[in-house]
Amino acid sequence: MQILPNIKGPDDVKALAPEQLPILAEEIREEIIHVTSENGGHIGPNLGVVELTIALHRHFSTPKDRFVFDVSHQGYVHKLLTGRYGEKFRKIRSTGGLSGFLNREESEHDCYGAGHAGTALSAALGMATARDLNGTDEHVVALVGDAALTCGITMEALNNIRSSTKRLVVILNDNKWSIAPNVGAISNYLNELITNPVYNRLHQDFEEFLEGVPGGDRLKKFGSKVKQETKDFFSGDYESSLFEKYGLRYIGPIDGHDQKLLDQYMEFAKKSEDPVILHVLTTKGKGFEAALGDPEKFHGTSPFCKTSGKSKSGKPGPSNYQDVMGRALVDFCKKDKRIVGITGAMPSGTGLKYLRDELPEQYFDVGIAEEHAVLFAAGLATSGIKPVVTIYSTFLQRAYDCIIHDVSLQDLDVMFCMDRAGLSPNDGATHHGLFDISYLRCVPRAVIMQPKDEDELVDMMKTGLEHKGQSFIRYPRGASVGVQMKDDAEAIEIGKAEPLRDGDDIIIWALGPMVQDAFKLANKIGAEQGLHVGVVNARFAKPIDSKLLIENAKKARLIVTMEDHVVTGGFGTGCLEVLQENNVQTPVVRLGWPDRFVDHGSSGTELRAANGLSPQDMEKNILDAYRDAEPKAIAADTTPVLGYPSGK
Ligand SMILES: Cc1ncc(C[n+]2csc(CCOP(=O)(O)OP(=O)(O)O)c2C)c(N)n1
Ligand SMILES: CC(=O)[C@@H](O)[C@H](O)COP(=O)(O)O
Ligand SMILES: [Mg+2]
Repeated sequence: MQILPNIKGPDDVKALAPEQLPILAEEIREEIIHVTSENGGHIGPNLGVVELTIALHRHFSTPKDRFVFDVSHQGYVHKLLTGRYGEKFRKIRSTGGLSGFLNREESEHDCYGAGHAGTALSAALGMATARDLNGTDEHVVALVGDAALTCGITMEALNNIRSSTKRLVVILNDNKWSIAPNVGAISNYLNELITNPVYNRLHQDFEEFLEGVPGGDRLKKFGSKVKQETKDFFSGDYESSLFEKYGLRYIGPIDGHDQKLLDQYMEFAKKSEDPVILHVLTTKGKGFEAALGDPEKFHGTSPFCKTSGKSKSGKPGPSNYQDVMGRALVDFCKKDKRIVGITGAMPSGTGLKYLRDELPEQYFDVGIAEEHAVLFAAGLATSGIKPVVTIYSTFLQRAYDCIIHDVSLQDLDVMFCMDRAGLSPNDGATHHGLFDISYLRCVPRAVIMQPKDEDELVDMMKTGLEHKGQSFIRYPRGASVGVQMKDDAEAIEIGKAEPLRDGDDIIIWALGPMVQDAFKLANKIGAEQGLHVGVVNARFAKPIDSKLLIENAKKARLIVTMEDHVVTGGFGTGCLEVLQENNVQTPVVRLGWPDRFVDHGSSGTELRAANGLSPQDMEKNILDAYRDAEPKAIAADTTPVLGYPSGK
C-alpha cells in the first residue's frame, strides 16, 4: 500500500499524477476485497465504482460540492478517499465501525445519507435548487444506479429537474444489475442506448470543449465523426434520448473504468450550463473473479474466503426464514394457480427465487418499485388472483399509502410477507424492520402475525392465503429455529394465541423469535426466584387474543410483552390498550426497542446489549416491575411446566 494510506482527503486525490491513479485504484480494490471478506458487505457495487469515484473526487470538491449517492451502498470508495481509510473502515458495518452507507453524522463529505433506493435525484435536485436560491456556486452530483431508475421517485425527480435548475450533474452508473439482473423497459432502453453506434452526443461546442481539456486534440479525429452525428442529432435525424426528452443533456455511454475518458467527460459535465446526465458503463465486482462470476451473490455478501470466494459461515444450520417462505410458496402456488408472488428486485433476499425458477408464470419482479408492487397486487386481486407481496419490512414503508388507500380500503385479498422484521444488524437504522406493527396496527382489518418458528411460518402463510382480506406476516432476517416441520401446514384461527407454559406470578406474551427468549427468562426466574412464570406465543399483533390476555392479566401479578419491534405503538402497546379498555389494572412491562433509531452493529446480541435489551436487562426490568406490582391472593398453580421447542 503506497498511496491509499496517505489519502487524507480529496485534495490528495487531485494531487496525484495520472500514472498514480491505476495504482490507487488497485490499492482501493485490494482494501475493499480484504475488508468485505472479513466483515461482509457490498463488495460488488463498490468494486464497480472505483475509477468513477476517483474521477468524481478529482473534478469536484466535497464538502463544498455535494455528492448524493443513490442507496449509497456503493460509497466505500468515497469513504476511503475522504479520510476514512483505517481502523473504522476495517470495521465497516460492525460495532464501532463506519456505516455501510453514507451518513451525515459520519463525515462532512457525506452531505446526504441513504440506504433505501430512489432518493438521490430528488435530494440532489433539492440541493441544486437551494444553491440557486442561495446564490452560491457549488456543484451537485447525483450518482444513480441503473436499477435506481426503476424507482418511481427517481422518475418523479427526472420530471422536475429541467423546470427547477440549470446546473445538476447526474452520473448514471449502468452495470446492468440491480441485486438480481435489472428488469423492465428502462433496463432494455439503456441496453438500446449502449448497442447504438458507440458515440457521445455532445453539444455542438464539442470542438471548443476539446480545446479546454488535456489531450483534447487526440479526440479531434474522433470528434469529426461525432460532429457529423451531432449535426444529424440537432437536425432531428436522431431521435433524442429519453433523458433529453426530460430536458437533460445526455452524454454517453462511456467506459466507467477508463480513467482518462472519465476525466475528460467529468470536466465537460462540470462545465455544462444545462442539467446533464453522464451515462457510465461499469462492471459490478470488477477486480474480483468470484464477484464477476456471481454479481447477485456478491452484491451484498457475508464474510468470504478471499481466494475462493466461498462463504466463511460455519456449519450449515437451520434454513433461513426467507428460504422456508420461498419453498413453501412454491408448494402453495403448485396447489393453487391463482396464487402469485411479487418481489421488488430481490428474488434471493426474499426467497422468491424458488418461485422464479420453478413457476415463472406465477412470479413477478417489478424492479425497485414497492409502491407499484402493492398497487399491482391490488389490481391482480380485483380479478381473483391471490397475490403474495414479499417485501422487507423496511422497504414496505415506501408503499404505505398504497396499502391503506388501495388494498385495505377496498378490502382486497392480498398477503404480505415482510422479511427482515426485527434487526438487520450490519445494515443498521435504514434497514431494521422495527416499525411495521406500529404502522400497520392502525389500519382497519389488518391481520398482523409473527411465527415463533419456521413451521408456524408456513401455518401462517396458509392462514393468510385462506384469509379473505389483508394479512401481514413478519419474520426475521436469517436462520430459523430448527424445529421439525409438519408434512402439511395447518391454518391458525385468526386472533388465537398459543399458551405454551403456565404461570400465575408473571405471564410473558412473546411475539415471534422472542418466544425463545421468553422461555429462557421464565426458566431462569422460575429457578432462581421461585416464581411461576408463564409463556404465551402471542402469534397475532392484530387482532390480539384479548380473551386469553384478560384472563391471564386477572390471574397474574404482572404481564410482560416481548417483541422485536419498537415499543411505541407496537404489540405491547396493543396489549396495554386491550387491558385498559377492559378495565384490567394489572401492570404490563413492554420489552422492545426504545423510541430511537438503532445504529448498525456486528450482531443482534451486541445491539441489544447496547440498547438495554440484553437478557440481564430484561430480567432486571421484569423483576423490578414484579416487586412494584400489587400482590394478588391467588394460590400458585401447580400445572406442570411445558417446554419449547423441546422442553428447553
Ligand atoms: C426502496 C429499496 N428497495 C430495495 C432496496 C434493496 N437494494 C439495495 S441496492 C439494490 C439494487 C440497486 O441497483 P443499482 O441502483 O443499479 O445499483 P448497483 O447495486 O447496481 O450499483 C436494491 C434492490 C433498497 N435499498 N431500497
Ligand atoms: C443495500 C441494500 O438495501 C441491500 O443490499 C440490503 O443490504 C440487503 O439486505 P440483506 O442482506 O438483509 O438481504
Ligand atoms: Mg446496477
